[in-house]
Amino acid sequence: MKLALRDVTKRFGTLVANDRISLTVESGEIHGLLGENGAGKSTLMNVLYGLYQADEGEILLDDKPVHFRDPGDAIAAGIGMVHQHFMLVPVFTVAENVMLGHEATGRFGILDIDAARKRVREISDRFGFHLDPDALVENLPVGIQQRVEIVKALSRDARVLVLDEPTAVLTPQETDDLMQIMRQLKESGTAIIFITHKLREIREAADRITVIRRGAVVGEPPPSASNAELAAMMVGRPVELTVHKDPAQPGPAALTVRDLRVTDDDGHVHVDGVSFEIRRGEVLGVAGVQGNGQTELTEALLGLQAHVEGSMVLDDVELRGRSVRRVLDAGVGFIPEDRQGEGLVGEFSIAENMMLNRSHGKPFVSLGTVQQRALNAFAQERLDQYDIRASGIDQHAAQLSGGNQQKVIVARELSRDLRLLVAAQPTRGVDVGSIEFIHKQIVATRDSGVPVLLVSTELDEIVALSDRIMVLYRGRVVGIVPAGTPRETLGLMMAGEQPEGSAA
Ligand SMILES: Nc1ncnc2c1ncn2[C@@H]1O[C@H](COP(=O)(O)OP(=O)(O)OP(=O)(O)O)[C@@H](O)[C@H]1O
Repeated sequence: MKLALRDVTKRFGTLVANDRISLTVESGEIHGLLGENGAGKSTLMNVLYGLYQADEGEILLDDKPVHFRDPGDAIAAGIGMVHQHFMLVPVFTVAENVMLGHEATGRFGILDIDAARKRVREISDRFGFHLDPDALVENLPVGIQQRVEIVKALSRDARVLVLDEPTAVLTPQETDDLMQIMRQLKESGTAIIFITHKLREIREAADRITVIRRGAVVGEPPPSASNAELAAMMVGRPVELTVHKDPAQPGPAALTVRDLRVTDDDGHVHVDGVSFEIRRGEVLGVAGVQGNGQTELTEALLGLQAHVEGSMVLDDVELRGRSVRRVLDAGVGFIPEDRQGEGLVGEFSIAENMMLNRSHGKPFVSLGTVQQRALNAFAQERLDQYDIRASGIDQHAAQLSGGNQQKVIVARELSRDLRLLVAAQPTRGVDVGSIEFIHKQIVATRDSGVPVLLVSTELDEIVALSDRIMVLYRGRVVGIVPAGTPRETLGLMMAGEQPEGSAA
């Protein structure tokens, strides 16, 4: 099977999101799609999947033009899509989720649960997915949920599989597993379109690469191209891939956390006796495999967790027991890992989102009225500075590409007067050019004397930005080690091994 997109153009009002894009992918091939935030990758895939109608251009399957009115048509023609935000129903089992939607496509393959179970087992065995058809989706780790999405697509005989930033939410181990799965799918004849911002992954997996910038194809580099070459082609200028920073000049301790314990409603302990301090002008990186208490730790600091014991003192102010509002008012900046849930209001404009998290909307609200001019000027400045690709400051946040949404949050939080910055996965889904910029801003925040708690599952990011590194494992501190600690040591610590001579 051969899929060709030919001269596809898609406009949103005056914005040309896809400008005569052509791309082909054949059976047994992985085609990497690279492009900066807002370049038009997801839009193109949504056209392919029948979610959007192209304004011009055509889609050809085995050289025959096809027309997809909706995803049902695309699925029936053998196109499968794994979205970054999974479309699974958490309270259903794996088999129930795989069955769901089959009725909509008019196929009669799996309309009873036993057939669905059987199909899950078949596909799972064939590709070594180790999926239990009867497991509840909500109990599965993210990497396994993604496999359910892949099985769902394969169960509908997908021959072209689109993976839109599949590794953004995966641990390094899960990423390796996914790469392996992609290779097996490729060998079995599936055609794969693979979108990622991680250049290493593209170079490792892709047989061919297409780079798009501002909606148009700018090149088809070979997978042997270097990271620097790919980055420059994506962004249109050379990109510094390493962070330059001076050694920290830490001041006195600003945040002191003692014996922090966080439990959920069911009594499970997620953070178990964690103690640390962060000095002014210092970045404390929190390393660990996702799910070892990092999320709960940051949420506890922000007042987003209900059952918290211990103390968290910021500049003599106890944060425990404070509402989120009062924590923000105390000068805590927060870049949450869940940007859509906690970072933005989708129906608000970019400018309105820029006003959030400020104490009484200051300085953009006075006497209960929004100072629209000042707000607009501020939002426009941030748009330019952070290179946020949008039609303007009035565009709704929900209409922004994922990476640009992330940039709005980072721009807003780093523009407030901060006494502490809590940054969780600050560059998730962000392109290499913007990572360079955000990293510089985090270092500048540190250098202005603000303590920074940086949580990231990207060890590269932790190593690049941190002055000290705290490793969490099963909710406990394995050790707090200096920057420059070898990665192998960090890796062992992330698996729970105590380093020699570490001090908390
Ligand atoms: N429904 C929509 N209405 C208006 N504009 C939209 C809509 N969907 C996308 N856009 C715009 O189209 C452009 C391309 O967005 P798209 O999501 O395709 O980018 P992307 O390459 O996938 O970016 P990222 O790497 O950040 O995910 C962006 O400027 C975005 O704001």
